[in-house]
Amino acid sequence: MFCKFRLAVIQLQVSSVKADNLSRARRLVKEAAGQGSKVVVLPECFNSPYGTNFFSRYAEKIPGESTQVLSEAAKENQVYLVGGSIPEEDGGKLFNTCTVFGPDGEVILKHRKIHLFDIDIPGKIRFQESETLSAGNSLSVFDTSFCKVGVGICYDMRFAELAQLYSRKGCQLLVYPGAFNMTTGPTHWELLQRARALDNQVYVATASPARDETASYVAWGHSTVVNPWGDVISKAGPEEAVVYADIDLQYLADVRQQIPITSQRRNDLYAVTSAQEGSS
Ligand SMILES: NC(=O)CCC(=O)C(=O)O
Repeated sequence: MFCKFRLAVIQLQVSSVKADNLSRARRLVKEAAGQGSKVVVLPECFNSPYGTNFFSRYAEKIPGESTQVLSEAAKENQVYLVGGSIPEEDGGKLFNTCTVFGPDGEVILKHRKIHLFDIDIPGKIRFQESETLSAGNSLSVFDTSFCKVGVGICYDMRFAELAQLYSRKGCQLLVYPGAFNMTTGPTHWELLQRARALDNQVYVATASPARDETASYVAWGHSTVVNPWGDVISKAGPEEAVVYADIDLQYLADVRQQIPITSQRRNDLYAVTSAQEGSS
């Protein structure tokens, strides 16, 4: 295993034209690889506008058009590509699904969002993914030649238990393609990432679509990378950008040694358990 590698988070400007989203994503993956990135992350719903009225229109089978582009981009650029998410159709149901590709272009993971984004804040925002989407049922971890990575999609980040289980499975990096909004984003987006990072002494990376004030759902943007100390080490503004962070696994080991919460945990008094314990 190598001790350091470069991560890139692509804050893509997503439009209603799928072909444009795909070609833009492909171009920015190439740009990120050109800057030495070995792991590249795209945003939630990177091929489609985010909204319950769009999911069925943009949905694809996997494999399909969008995952073909992701596979080629991973292979051409020799990167691990966390393909944000796309609306997936399978067996008459729709899912919000992230596929991950290795540098050989093969799919190494498929994560279906496990916590659907259903919230209702009167006068501000009501969003009910469950009106059109079904939830996934699996925890999702993949191996790279650098470290193990845990994957969640956006609202999944609110669930501390998931991050804790990923950390217990050996993940040193958690990635969350996400699209927070203008109500929750300003207070919760960065705070949640720093909390997940600090609780578990891991790196956390999020990739949001760039903000589009004309969209029906306005994304907060501000794609971020946080280190195991809880510091923000890279952060985009609202506009399209690629942000880079050097992930230092020796630094992570140092933090864990200095503040050894894992060995100090009182497993005799409390526990977070998974129905999938033992699976990867
Ligand atoms: N796409 C999402 O899951 C949005 C989650 C969100 O905005 C939140 O506040 O949580």
